Amino acid sequence: MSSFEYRNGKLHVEDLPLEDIAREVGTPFFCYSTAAMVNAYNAFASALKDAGVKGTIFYALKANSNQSVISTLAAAGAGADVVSEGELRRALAAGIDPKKIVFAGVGKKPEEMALGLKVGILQFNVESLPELEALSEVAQKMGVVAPIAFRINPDVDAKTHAKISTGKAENKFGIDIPRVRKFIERANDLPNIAIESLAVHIGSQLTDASPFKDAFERLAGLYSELKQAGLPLKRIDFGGGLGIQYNDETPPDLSVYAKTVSEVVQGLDAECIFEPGRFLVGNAGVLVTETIYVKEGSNRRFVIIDAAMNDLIRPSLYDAWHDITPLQEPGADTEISPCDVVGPICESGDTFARQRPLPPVKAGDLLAMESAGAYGAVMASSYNSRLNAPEVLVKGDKFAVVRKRIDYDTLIGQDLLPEWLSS
Ligand SMILES: Cc1ncc(COP(=O)(O)O)c(C=O)c1O
Ligand SMILES: N[C@@H](CCCC[NH3+])C(=O)O
Repeated sequence: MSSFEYRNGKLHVEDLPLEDIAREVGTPFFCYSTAAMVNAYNAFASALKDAGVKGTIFYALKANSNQSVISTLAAAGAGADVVSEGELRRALAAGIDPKKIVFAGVGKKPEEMALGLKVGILQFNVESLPELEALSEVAQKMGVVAPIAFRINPDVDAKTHAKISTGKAENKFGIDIPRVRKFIERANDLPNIAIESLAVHIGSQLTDASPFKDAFERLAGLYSELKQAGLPLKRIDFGGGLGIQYNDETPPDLSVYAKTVSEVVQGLDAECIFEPGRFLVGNAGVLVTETIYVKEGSNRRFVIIDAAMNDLIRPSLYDAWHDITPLQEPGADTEISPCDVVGPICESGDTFARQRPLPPVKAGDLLAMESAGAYGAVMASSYNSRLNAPEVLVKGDKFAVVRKRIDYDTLIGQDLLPEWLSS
């Protein structure tokens, strides 16, 4: 059963009409379903178990780092994949055991490494020689050993949007396979480094299983080769990337994904780590918005809503599709006509949908922008001095505001005037 569905003509999230939340919180706002996140987590974990894979799920916080979301997934059993000191602090604040945290990213700074070392995270995923050297230096100064994974760039096309592909040689991520031995030699020369793992992540929103297979086979082949050569590897980090359905895509079935993993790890005696982000939260969230005006152009109708590209940038940035669903269920014989759904920001790119077939929409009507749980609120800005869309978490028939809308004084108060302008 979906966590977002019409009941008695009103779109519900779990047992609550979204309209009731809108009345109390005001629009726009993000709304997340606890059940949808927990169900996605359990489905991922069960698929691994059914395929005989011994694996731990390290939720990629970048998809949605609200404390309540992290805590929900942590309670279900998740660790965390973090890419910055901020995310590391968020994971720790949500009570995640440092031994269930991996630190990824091409540009970790020494102070970020120091915090990871201080709390004793599971591993740093290293992507360049200067990063390796910096980590060794920080670890040596602190008198601790840094456990690392080498993030491999397998040179595989993830067949996803170019801006979120990370596994080709021209991408900034990972270490090209022919260069790995050089990294091992250097790591062996450096103090306070322990090579424990190999990692890969070829991109996000993958809707085809074959790039996973290609990348995982290359990774597993390298793992086995290096282990035979005496490297004390114990873990493989398979990254994230599993796509979700936004429109008419058919992402790989979890069982196919898990089977691919189980086949490649056969006989390797490796613990497995997975870093799903979008899969766990993407379809667990919506962005609720109110129609401000309906504007008739000479060749199209514009539905102008109170959410904008600053709230959900995916359509502007990636031409991404998000289903747009009225909170009030349209009748079966309602006439559908195409509209452009746009926000109030002064850019033509502030468009959520072009010529989207929609039932009649009038000012005041509430709409849900679906699949907004991942890479929504976390990518928001205050462009055009707009207030943030608050975030709400629902559990059954309860809801709570889990990030409030700031007020204008707070927004403007973030700026400071130099003394020569303040008198
Ligand atoms: C290293 C790493 N792990 C995990 C993820 C999570 O990806 P996704 O949300 O597609 O599962 C990302 C983002 O693409 C990433 O860069
Ligand atoms: N921001 C992207 C995903 C990026 C994944 C980052 N590793 C999106 O909204 O689809």
